[in-house]
Amino acid sequence: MRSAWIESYGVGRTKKFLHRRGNHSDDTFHSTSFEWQRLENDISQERVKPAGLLHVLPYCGPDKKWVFLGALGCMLSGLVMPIYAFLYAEIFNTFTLTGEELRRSAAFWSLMFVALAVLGGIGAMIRTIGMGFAGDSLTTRMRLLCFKNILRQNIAWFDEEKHSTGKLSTRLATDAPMVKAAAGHRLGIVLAAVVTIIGAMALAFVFGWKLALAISAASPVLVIAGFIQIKVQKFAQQKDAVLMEGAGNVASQAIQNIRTVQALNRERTFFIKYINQLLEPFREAKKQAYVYGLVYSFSQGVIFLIYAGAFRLGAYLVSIEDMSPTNVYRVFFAIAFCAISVGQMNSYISEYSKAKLSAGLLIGLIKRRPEIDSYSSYGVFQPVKGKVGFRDVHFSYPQRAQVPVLQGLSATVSPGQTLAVVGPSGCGKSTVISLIQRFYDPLRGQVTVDDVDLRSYNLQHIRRQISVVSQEPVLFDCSIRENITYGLQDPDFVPLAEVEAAAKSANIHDFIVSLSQGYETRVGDKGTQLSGGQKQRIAIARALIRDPKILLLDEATSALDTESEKVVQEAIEKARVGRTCIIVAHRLSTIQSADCIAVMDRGRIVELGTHEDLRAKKGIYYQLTKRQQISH
Ligand SMILES: Nc1ncnc2c1ncn2[C@@H]1O[C@H](COP(=O)(O)OP(=O)(O)OP(=O)(O)O)[C@@H](O)[C@H]1O
Repeated sequence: MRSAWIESYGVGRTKKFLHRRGNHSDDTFHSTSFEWQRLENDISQERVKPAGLLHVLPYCGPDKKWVFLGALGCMLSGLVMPIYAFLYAEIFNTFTLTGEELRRSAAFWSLMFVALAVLGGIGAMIRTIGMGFAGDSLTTRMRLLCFKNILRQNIAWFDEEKHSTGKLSTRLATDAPMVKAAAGHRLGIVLAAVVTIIGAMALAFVFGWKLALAISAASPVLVIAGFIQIKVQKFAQQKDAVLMEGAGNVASQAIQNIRTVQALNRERTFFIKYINQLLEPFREAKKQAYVYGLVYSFSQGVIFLIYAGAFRLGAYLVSIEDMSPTNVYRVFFAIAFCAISVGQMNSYISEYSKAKLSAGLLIGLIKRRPEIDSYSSYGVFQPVKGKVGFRDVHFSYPQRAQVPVLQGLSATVSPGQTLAVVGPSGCGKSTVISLIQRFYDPLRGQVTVDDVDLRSYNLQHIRRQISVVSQEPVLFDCSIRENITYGLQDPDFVPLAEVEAAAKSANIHDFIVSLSQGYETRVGDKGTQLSGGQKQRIAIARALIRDPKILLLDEATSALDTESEKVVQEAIEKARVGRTCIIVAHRLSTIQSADCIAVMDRGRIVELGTHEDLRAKKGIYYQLTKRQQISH
């Protein structure tokens, strides 16, 4: 079968195949199954509990009044069906009458129907508005709190695979609507259905308890059939999710790397791989169709068998004058409405269980408090001079706890001095920069600023004293001016002269004013409309406008060509003046003028001194300069 598919992947057959697999309900089915799988995986990875209605209710905040209004609407609209069952039976009664009696009775009962219409209309209106508004307010609030709390998490948390960009975006984009799907006016419909079931059962028992009891006694069979139906569906969806994951991986690999795929002419290979991945779920879907057919026909059959039995019993009770025909109608209609309401609830169960998982994940995220908390208002706020110290710092990344990265690193940089950090790739240079920004805390030892442990400072306060320029400058999709003022407290109130001064120090002012829209030019997503050197100089201007006491440069010029490097290097030389600067660099020519150079190896400083001192030592640094053909 597989080779037949592959051979026939010529356009006609493939199109048919994809068309068949890609119809709307199929997509919905697969996305549903993926959701189950994803939610259950995430719940177990995050070690959180599913959260039911009562747990999410507090997130409605002051909008709880809408929930109560909605609940009132549910009560009113839920009662419509049992009352309708009662009235409907009267139609049969009325038509047994004649003449004036018939006219009067018809006029009365039709008035009752009008009253029911008013009750139902008001109930449905209040229910839909109340529950709909409460659902919207709940999910908007949960989404906001979730995003706010994501932003406060420490960097180690983001390093975890389970907190990748994709996963966290899904949490915001999919999980919040999933809660809404089960909490908004859909919940209103189900609560109304519960009221209908209770009301209709009460009606049935009041007007014919024997018949009602007999029908209810058979209803567990229906409940079991419904339960089997849900279990079969869930199992099939999970199986499908596993099978479809392979296809998903192939597709995303190809689309993510489309340039490489097209450049290497690998479109066909990926397409064949994709077909192979789809074959198994395709066969599985066929098997599932048979199982579904059986389960559905079983529950349909059971419903009509119950009615058949009830019909006989009703006739018997009427014949022995135990029940009036009108009451038999009442019980029948009441039970029929119950069955419809149970159906509505059944279809809601799977949505509700998914919403419980989603809500659990969202609440888990909302409640999580990080160890390094950027929203904390505690800690030292004292002004900073800019002395930076490392005292016997040991560190390894939480994700690779067994691999030591810094192993007893000690160094001091006085205020206004420049320390350059060099060493082989992977020795821990960028880690030093991360620790100064307090993205992580050392396992042992201390990182200090002005001889005070970094952990004692208020996090936002200390980060305000530090600016960083890294190898890949990060620009946001807004104007150049906004990009430069991005890290300031009140970016909208910064005078243009200040922005221009920063841009001049960063050697980028002339370029900016040569653009037709000057400082208001938008840089495009991730700064795609600028060259690497231009982006880097804007990043330097952004660092400078904050007037930081400590400037960190992590390979700021290493991604640039020689010409751009020269211009950026000049900008850096100017930027260093009057502040403590720590530079990580591969190209030694860029750090020769540093006050002190630290040579790192395997997480320790092995040589320390000026360029001249270290060359004279004829150690590792000397070897490195020789390799880079620096002869003075
Ligand atoms: N977030 C992280 N999680 C786990 N390990 C990491 C993480 N970041 C870096 N490492 C590891 O820590 C070690 C030191 O990395 P670091 O980036 O500090 O080295 P580096 O000296 O700056 O290297 P390069 O010069 O190549 O940039 C490396 O072995 C690296 O694989």
